[in-house]
Amino acid sequence: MVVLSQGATNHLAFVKTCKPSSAIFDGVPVVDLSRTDAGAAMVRACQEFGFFKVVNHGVSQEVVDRLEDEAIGFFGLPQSEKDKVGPANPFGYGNKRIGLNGDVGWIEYLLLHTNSSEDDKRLSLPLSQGNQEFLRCAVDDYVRAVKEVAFRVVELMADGLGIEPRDALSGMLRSEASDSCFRLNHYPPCPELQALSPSGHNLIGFGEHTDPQIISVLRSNNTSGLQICLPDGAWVSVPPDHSSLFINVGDSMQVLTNGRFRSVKHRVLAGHGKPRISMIYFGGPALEEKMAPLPSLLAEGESSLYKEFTWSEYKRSAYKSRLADYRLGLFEKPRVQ
Ligand SMILES: C=C1C[C@]23C[C@@]1(O)CC[C@H]2[C@@]12CC[C@H](O)[C@@](C)(C(=O)O1)[C@H]2[C@@H]3C(=O)O
Ligand SMILES: O=C(O)CCC(=O)C(=O)O
Ligand SMILES: [Fe+2]
Repeated sequence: MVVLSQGATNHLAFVKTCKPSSAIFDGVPVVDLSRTDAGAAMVRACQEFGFFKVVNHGVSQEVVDRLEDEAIGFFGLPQSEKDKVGPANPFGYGNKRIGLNGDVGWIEYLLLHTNSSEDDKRLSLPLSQGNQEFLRCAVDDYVRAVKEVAFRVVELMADGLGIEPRDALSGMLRSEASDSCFRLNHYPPCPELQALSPSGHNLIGFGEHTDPQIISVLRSNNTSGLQICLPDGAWVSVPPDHSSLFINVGDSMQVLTNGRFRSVKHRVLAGHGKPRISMIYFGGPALEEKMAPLPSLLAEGESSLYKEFTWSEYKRSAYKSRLADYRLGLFEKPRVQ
């Protein structure tokens, strides 16, 4: 990995680049939600990759398209307008800076809290101006729909793993207290990079990391860029598919399943080709939720691989870390030789 030379413009000088990886992953597991073996297929995918894509998910194309259009509208606003809802801390509009600990990427984004209470199911979007009301509604509708997919997915995972009760995982996401968030990412093309390196380096759009929550549900337009790290350490490109939803196993799911499911390391390369727009729901537990392997999953004599902690403790620690850090390391029990 190299840093672009000082010859590049200022805003490019601090974004890392990466050699192109030609490996396109044609083995992304596909789970058809309408099939009776969906749970078993998810379990296989989560044990092997921590990643799969879902078809027949039931989210209406109209809801997806409306959010994509509104997102394009928002990111197309003058910089001064977008800056009014930033800088992200961690919520709000962010531009090139990811998190609060020095990570950067070729990206602009809106990070939002999905704040659902009994009376007010609206997101606490930090937006107020006229056209941004439409964005708020589009996000609300999309999040409502994608949450249903997330609930179904974790219920099917519970079935596949033999977890009892079968709503042990979905209950965490359905809870009013669930600490979930939602993110719209925009990776613009980079004409300077294309001139400097027409078919060569990419910019790091979103550096390698795992998601801290239980699961993430990702949808993007038809632009490539997402890569996952396979169990052997190889980075591979995920072919874009704008009509499917991609599921990432997060760190919390790794803990809840005592390591049976592994959180997937992933990243986004950007700068070449068309702009990439992605929308991701991160389903997390309540702040006070104890993060420990689900009892019905543990075999006789099996003990937790992790120390005891709450989601609030994990989240606080995660948000102090850099993107690429191995966040679960601090919470693992020392291995007995
Ligand atoms: C560098 C960071 C950004 C992040 C918080 C963190 O300190 C480490 C985890 C990052 C991540 C990755 C998944 C999600 O995009 C995210 C919202 C999350 O919950 O954890 C981001 C955080 C962020 O962008 O603030
Ligand atoms: O934008 C994407 O496709 C993935 C971004 C991501 O991994 C994240 O926001 O956590
Ligand atoms: Fe992620």
